[in-house]
Amino acid sequence: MAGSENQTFCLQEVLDGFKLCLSPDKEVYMEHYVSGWRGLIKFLNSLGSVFGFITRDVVSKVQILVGLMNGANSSQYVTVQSMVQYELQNQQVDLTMTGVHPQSGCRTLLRLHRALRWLELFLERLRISTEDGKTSVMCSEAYNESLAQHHPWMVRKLAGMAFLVLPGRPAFFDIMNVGPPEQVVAMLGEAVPLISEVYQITEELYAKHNLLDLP
Ligand SMILES: CCCCCCCC/C=C\CCCCCCCC(=O)N[C@@H](COP(=O)(O)O)[C@H](O)/C=C/CCCCCCCCCCCCC
Repeated sequence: MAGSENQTFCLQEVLDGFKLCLSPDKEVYMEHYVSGWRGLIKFLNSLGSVFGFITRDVVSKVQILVGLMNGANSSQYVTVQSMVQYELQNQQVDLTMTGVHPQSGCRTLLRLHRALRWLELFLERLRISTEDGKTSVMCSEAYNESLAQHHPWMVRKLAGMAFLVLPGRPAFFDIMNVGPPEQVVAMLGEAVPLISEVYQITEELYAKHNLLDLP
């Protein structure tokens, strides 16, 4: 993460990342996937230290992926599809137990992929919410429907506590840096289907290769 980058969150940046993610034949470009996540990290940073344990986890996973994308086998990490093919063909993935490859691209991206489902569910709730909607409730409902199933008790408890101090809907909309609420809602209407498509394509790819439960 370069220090000179603009650290202010803007929903448009996330949208752009996920917009550019899909190739014409529906492959998922890792560069843009990671760029969408970099935008989300800025949002997490703006939430402060209570969310630090989440931010650190996302940052470390993005760093692992960037390391692979810039490493000796960089040409294999252009799309999620090429990464899966390369890592499986070259036994670079721990399929049943953590062991030799605890930081494979496939297992690392799977964690972010599951979080993308949370994001989709949360943003859709935010989009259709009323002015007095509670972000903590939206967040925790989306979490319980997605990520929570993959987290142990302690992580679920910590996440639940963090949700309680989330800013309210108006502050959330301000942080998004888009403009008045109607514009935020319109942009969310654009973002949710995009995120959903990237999620579905990745989900089908992982399901096809039996990678959805990587340790
Ligand atoms: C578009 C603007 C508005 C919304 C912006 C939201 C920005 C935040 C985006 C995503 C946040 C969630 C990221 C969660 C990543 C979790 C990855 C994960 O599951 N990691 C666990 C497993 O990893 P390994 O141990 O197997 O390597 C790890 O154990 C978890 C650690 C941290 C706890 C994660 C709690 C997740 C809570 C999800 C809700 C976040 C709420 C953010 C505020 C809106």
